[in-house]
Amino acid sequence: MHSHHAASPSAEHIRRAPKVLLHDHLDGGLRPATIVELAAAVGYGNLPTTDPEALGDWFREAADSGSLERYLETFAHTCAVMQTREALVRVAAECAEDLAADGVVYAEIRYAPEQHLEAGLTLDEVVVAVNEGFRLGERNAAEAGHRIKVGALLTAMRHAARSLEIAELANRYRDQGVAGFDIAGAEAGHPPTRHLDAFEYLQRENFHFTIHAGEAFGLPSIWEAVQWCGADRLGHGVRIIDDITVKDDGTVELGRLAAYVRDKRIPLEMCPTSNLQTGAADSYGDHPIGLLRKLYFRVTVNTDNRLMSGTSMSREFEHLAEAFGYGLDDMQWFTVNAMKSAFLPFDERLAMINEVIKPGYAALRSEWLFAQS
Ligand SMILES: O=c1[nH]cnc2c1ncn2[C@H]1C[C@H](O)[C@@H](CO)O1
Ligand SMILES: [Zn+2]
Repeated sequence: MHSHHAASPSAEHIRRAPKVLLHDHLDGGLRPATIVELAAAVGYGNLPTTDPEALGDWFREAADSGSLERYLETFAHTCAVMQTREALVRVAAECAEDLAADGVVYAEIRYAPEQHLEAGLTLDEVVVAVNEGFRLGERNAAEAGHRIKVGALLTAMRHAARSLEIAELANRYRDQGVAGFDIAGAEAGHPPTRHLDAFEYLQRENFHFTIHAGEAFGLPSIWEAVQWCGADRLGHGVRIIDDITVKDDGTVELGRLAAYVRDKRIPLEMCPTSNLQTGAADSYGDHPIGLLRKLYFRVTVNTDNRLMSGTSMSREFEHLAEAFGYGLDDMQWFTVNAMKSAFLPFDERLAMINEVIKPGYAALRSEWLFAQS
């Protein structure tokens, strides 16, 4: 029925298309200029440079290391300036505003409350401040003509031992802006089952969680996240490709785990640029997202860390459109996948799909149709 897949969408179309973001770290998305200002305000003197543009370049280059462990070192600087209530409100508000300006209509933003206690805030105060910032950012964005809805995901650091406490914190704020729970940090040596008590607690509470798995470590991590921990979604999950065989004649064979992940429609929060930086993939064209999309896994497109990866939702889609020839129909498919996978009540997801996402793409497509005549 649709016959407009011939040309790639323009950067402008990509930016204006409604997008849904499920995997984005609050402490990985600060504006460089904000980092410089906050550092001056709190007397943090360890920034590699105080020139905002050079600082943005520094983060991108430092994160471009080929290893997740080195990638994660850069977060020391962002977390250092996110220790006060004012800083957290501001960073969260700017996050919502920046995403909205990029055409994101729904986002779940994650951060680890335990990393923001150095100046004396309590875990609860951190959550309240970030939520306040998101509400402020939503209002500012709406005034600027961009509507966005933002939920928080509370992350526990997988090398630490506070996951049950953070899971309880997330559950406590589930009706006040917190959409779910996550674990992040260095994957090798810190398997998801280390935090089984936190995941079992959340399951008993009928709450939602995603797990970073299959990024820097392979199938066992994904298997544990899904079959031991009961993850609703997988953060990255790129290594699921290791359980998929493409034979010489082009036929594809799924192993038991890959088949399970696809059959159960377990969402994969894929972050292509981040994966190139940490060495999980070699190029956009080689990124497993191409094959996984073809095989109809529940794939979603995400930014991970806009600062460290120098990216945005629009840029991720631009790279993918270039590498795989995706058009607006593909973008809509990824976006509907993401909305279906959001930690939001079913009726609200459905309304977002039917009242915001599909009409948004339809409007862009019809525009394109007339522009071509
Ligand atoms: O892609 C990632 N994999 C594992 N951990 C990550 C990734 N991106 C950010 N983090 C860590 C560093 C942050 O300080 C923390 C909470 O957002 O999560
Ligand atoms: Zn991540």
